[in-house]
Amino acid sequence: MAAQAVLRSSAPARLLSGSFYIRKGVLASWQHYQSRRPFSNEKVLVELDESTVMKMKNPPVNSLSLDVLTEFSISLEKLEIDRGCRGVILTSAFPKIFSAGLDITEMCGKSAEHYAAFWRAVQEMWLKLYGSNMVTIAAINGSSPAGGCLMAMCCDYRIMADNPKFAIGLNETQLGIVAPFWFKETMVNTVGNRVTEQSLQLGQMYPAPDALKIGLVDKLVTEEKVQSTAVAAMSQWLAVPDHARQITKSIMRKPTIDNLVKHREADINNFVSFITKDSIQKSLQVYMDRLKQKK
Ligand SMILES: CC/C=C\C/C=C\CCCC/C=C/C(=O)SCCNC(=O)CCNC(=O)[C@H](O)C(C)(C)COP(=O)(O)OP(=O)(O)OC[C@H]1O[C@@H](n2cnc3c(N)ncnc32)[C@H](O)[C@@H]1OP(=O)(O)O
Repeated sequence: MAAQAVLRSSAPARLLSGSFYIRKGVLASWQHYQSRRPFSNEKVLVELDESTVMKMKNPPVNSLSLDVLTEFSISLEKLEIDRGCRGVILTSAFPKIFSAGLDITEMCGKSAEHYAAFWRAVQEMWLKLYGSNMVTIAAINGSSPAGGCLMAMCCDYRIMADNPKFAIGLNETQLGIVAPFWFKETMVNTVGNRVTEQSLQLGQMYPAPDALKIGLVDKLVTEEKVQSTAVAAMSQWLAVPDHARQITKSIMRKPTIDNLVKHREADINNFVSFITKDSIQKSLQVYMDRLKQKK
């Protein structure tokens, strides 16, 4: 909902807060200084160098646990209200893995209350990232299945490491689960209906070169150059006047965001009733066991 409000009122709010900033002088400068300090969270690092970079750091594979999702949403919200921050690069602190997607252990053997809280946090992350006023660039430095792919698709531009061993996609059906409608809509908005229909049914993971071919990512560069390319792309995006870019982004994304906001509670109920089914719990367990056995 916050993201929706930000999208709706973005440009005027920023302009208004700009004049407040000038009037309030010293206080605003102090607040600005405070907000520009790097924040040191446990699992989501925010670095404020040449560009603002959010680095996921949840070993070993950046799975998106309830903690990570909560920390991510709080960090993004802080940047969103920071007038000095117009863009953010999202990446991983680990080579070879961007994010393994939702933490499967959060969806196994827990209470209905836990599943509801977890799903709300997934929705919140999506609302904030997909609805962000900032320029968002994904620097995908490794594999990125399911929820990891969703995060990348939420960004305005995606740069991926050019290595066929790294794959990205919404592979939910391979786990015996179903990507919800707003995952699907995010993918349709990224690569179109036909590719999404096929990808979702097959639970297809695309090696980086194939991801480029279908438009799931925008550019491939060597692993070492992923972050510097993201910084260069950021300056290009930031050269466009904020208000025009933000309103355009809102026009493109608002219907998709509104759809989840409208059906948010029903979506949580759907998730809880789906994930608590014995057959689904079994599928997830089998998948986890297989992951562990592959070593
Ligand atoms: C009608 C519909 C209504 C409502 C909706 C209902 C349904 C639910 C929708 C849910 C949407 C779900 C989205 C998701 O994101 S599900 C998660 C999907 N993710 C994956 O499939 C990724 C699985 N992992 C991998 O493929 C590999 O681990 C990876 C990322 C390529 C890395 O490979 P590698 O470096 O070799 O590392 P390991 O495989 O050895 O893994 C190390 C360690 O991490 C554990 N692990 C991996 N991924 C996850 C994960 N996603 N969650 C939790 N844990 C994970 C793995 O088991 C290993 O653990 P160990 O203890 O053995 O060290």
